[in-house]
Amino acid sequence: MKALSIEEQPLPTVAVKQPKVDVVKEYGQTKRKPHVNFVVVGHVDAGKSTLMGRLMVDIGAIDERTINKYKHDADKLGKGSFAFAWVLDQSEEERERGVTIDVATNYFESPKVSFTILDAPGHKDFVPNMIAGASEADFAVLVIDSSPNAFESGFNQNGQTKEHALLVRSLGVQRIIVAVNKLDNVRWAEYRFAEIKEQMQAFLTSIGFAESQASFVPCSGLAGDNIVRRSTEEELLAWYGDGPTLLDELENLRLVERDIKGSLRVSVTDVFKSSSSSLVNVTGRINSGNVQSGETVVVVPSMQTATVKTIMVSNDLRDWAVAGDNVQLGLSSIDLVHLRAGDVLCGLTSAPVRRARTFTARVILFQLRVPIIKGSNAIVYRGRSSQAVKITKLIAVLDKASGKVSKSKPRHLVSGQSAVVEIEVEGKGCFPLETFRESKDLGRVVLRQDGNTIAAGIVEEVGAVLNEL
Ligand SMILES: Nc1nc2c(ncn2[C@@H]2O[C@H](COP(=O)(O)OP(=O)(O)OP(=O)(O)O)[C@@H](O)[C@H]2O)c(=O)[nH]1
Repeated sequence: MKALSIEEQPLPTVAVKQPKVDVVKEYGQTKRKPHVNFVVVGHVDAGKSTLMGRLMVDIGAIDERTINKYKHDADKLGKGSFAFAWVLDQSEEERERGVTIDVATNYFESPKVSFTILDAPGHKDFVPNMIAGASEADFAVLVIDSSPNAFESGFNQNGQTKEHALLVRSLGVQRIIVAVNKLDNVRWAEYRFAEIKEQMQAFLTSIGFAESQASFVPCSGLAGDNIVRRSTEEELLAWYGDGPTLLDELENLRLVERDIKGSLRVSVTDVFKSSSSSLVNVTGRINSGNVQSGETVVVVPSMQTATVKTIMVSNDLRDWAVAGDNVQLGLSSIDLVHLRAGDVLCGLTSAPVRRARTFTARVILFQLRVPIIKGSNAIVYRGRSSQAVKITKLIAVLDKASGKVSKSKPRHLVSGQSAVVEIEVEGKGCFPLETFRESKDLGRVVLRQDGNTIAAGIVEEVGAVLNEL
């Protein structure tokens, strides 16, 4: 039988026997460590990969032998200083080019918390990957190169420091740790740390990070000072004393409350078939609700159902998992073609996430080359899904301070404005979307045009959805 296209798929009305573990109760009785995801952002070459590689090594998530092998391989290629970055930059292409391409995920635990690092690339072309990483993050580590002129070139108009900070804030990240890195290059000078902190703090406050939600750590990823191990450098100790290390700051975060009783939503980050079984594997993050093995889920937008056969959380096989967990689910009764990164898996006990064709969003406009007018084209990103769209209505310009309408139906929108716009997906496309009120994870979007990020914001209304058309 010919498979139905997405447009033809009806909503599922399958009557299935669902398993009945009381996951919420069981979760309450376990003593699992809280789990958080964080994204690592910053200008190209700020030292993101080196810093995170160092963190993983010093915390013991990677053994000495592995890092010695990386050092040896890196030395052979004449790139000795890249050894720590190689812990994260795994693909051959990344190693040869010395840059990070995809979002690398790495897992480690401290005595109090377990973490997943999303290491986002700093190059301009790779912003979509960064968006994907940031949309799964609970908080961000912004890495800054404090070497002479390096902070300034990352902070200016063409640098990525501001764009990344603005993006992560727009994607809902409320807490940021600024790693003032490579301070070994300026002999741990207090004035350098202070001037970077002052400028960054002012900028972060202006884009909506509360002062109490931003912290600053003077460090060197390469030398390993103030990452896990407290620095012993005299010049630094003289003014920083036993101030917190990066790991101290990571552990001190107030954890994000997750709705483990709500409707099941799993944002799919990757899909693959394993050679050893007939299951289709998906990796992703549970945004809300919980899932247990034996349960039937529905894939949006293909609206195909599948049975959850296996659940892996941090390499352990589990009977269930809850919101906040990064999972690998082994699915049966579904073909690989009905799943892709960016999809959302939902439960059958409540309505699935909608398949949006149009929506209105409240956005902040970034640096625009040309004003936005009715009919402007763009690409919208939500997590890992992206769609070609048209901006069909300019509804209002908002006053940035009060959020009130300062002008209705403007003829065009310019850089820096805050506005409400209506957006329509091009062609016959649709994508899983919720309003921000319904889901902080699935209700945030980023708009790009010709490789530049032009706007980011929150979804206010989901208009036409596929089944209503
Ligand atoms: N002096 C000094 N050099 C560093 C430090 N951290 C990184 N570096 C060097 O800076 C260069 C870039 O480091 P990476 O870790 O690859 O930077 P990145 O931000 O991950 O780079 P992209 O992923 O390409 O954006 C390498 O030569 C590192 O050895 C540091 O703390 N001190």
